[in-house]
Amino acid sequence: MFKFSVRLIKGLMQVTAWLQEQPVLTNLLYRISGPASYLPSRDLTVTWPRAEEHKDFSLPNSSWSQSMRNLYNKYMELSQQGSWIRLPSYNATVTHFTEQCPNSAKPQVTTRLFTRNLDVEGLGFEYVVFYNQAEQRTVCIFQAGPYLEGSHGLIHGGAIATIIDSTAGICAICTAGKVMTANLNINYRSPIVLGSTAEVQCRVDKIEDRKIFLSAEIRNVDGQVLHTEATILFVQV
Ligand SMILES: CCCCCCCCCCCCCC(=O)SCCNC(=O)CCNC(=O)[C@H](O)C(C)(C)COP(=O)(O)OP(=O)(O)OC[C@H]1O[C@@H](n2cnc3c(N)ncnc32)[C@H](O)[C@@H]1OP(=O)(O)O
Repeated sequence: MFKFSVRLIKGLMQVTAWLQEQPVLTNLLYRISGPASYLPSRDLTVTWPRAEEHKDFSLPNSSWSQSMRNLYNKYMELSQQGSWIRLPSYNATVTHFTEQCPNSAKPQVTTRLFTRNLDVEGLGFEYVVFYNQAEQRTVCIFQAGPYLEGSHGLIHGGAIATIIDSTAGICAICTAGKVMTANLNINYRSPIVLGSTAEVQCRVDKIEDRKIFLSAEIRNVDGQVLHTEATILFVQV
């Protein structure tokens, strides 16, 4: 009798766990009683690998296509003439701002910058940003890996929004210091194929008190195809 009861309880627990994973039921539960009962009861285990604080992720790696390298070389040549500078890119946001700090003042880095959160090269965002101070412009050379898929074989619109927000954010930070995105307005004009190289061009249009207005475009490597247009508002904080 005791064994039977134990088996019955175990069985019921398994059925409950299985039911919780069924989309129809979770959807129904969510509608009836809100998110708490919709969430799975099992705890999620999160590990926190330390960020690689000093690796510059904007340097070429073996996943970069030839067209990515060609664009990179073009802007590196322009950098040598003095108009553009290549910005280093770390996988923790805080590292960008504590590079010059003595080690004792550095916080322990356990978080990751969203665009640099994968440990394998080429799967997610591969990019490098150049800044032109005189013209208040940034250019981001961007290759989208297979983990950024939205529609089949194409980049997800959210990934496109992310790379625009980042390119514009860096432009606004370099121009005006600490800022937050207040508004991001995007027109998706033509899809971007996974694995292709694209160029994000961003410029400051005007600054009014604490507000920095920027516009951005994403085009293919030869500039003939317009993929995306955006306007972005950052507010100094
Ligand atoms: C070298 C570089 C290194 C880079 C490191 C890697 C980083 C990568 C970069 C990644 C980058 C990623 C970055 C991210 O992802 S940032 C993450 C996403 N953004 C947020 O979470 C921001 C949330 N919002 C806020 O915190 C506040 O609302 C902010 C700070 C934006 C303004 O609140 P605050 O209390 O401070 O200001 P205020 O309300 O007095 O308004 C001030 C003025 O602004 C106007 N206004 C405000 N909102 C809007 C709006 N939506 N449309 C139009 N206008 C708006 C407002 O009318 C007023 O204008 P006026 O009446 O004075 O004329």
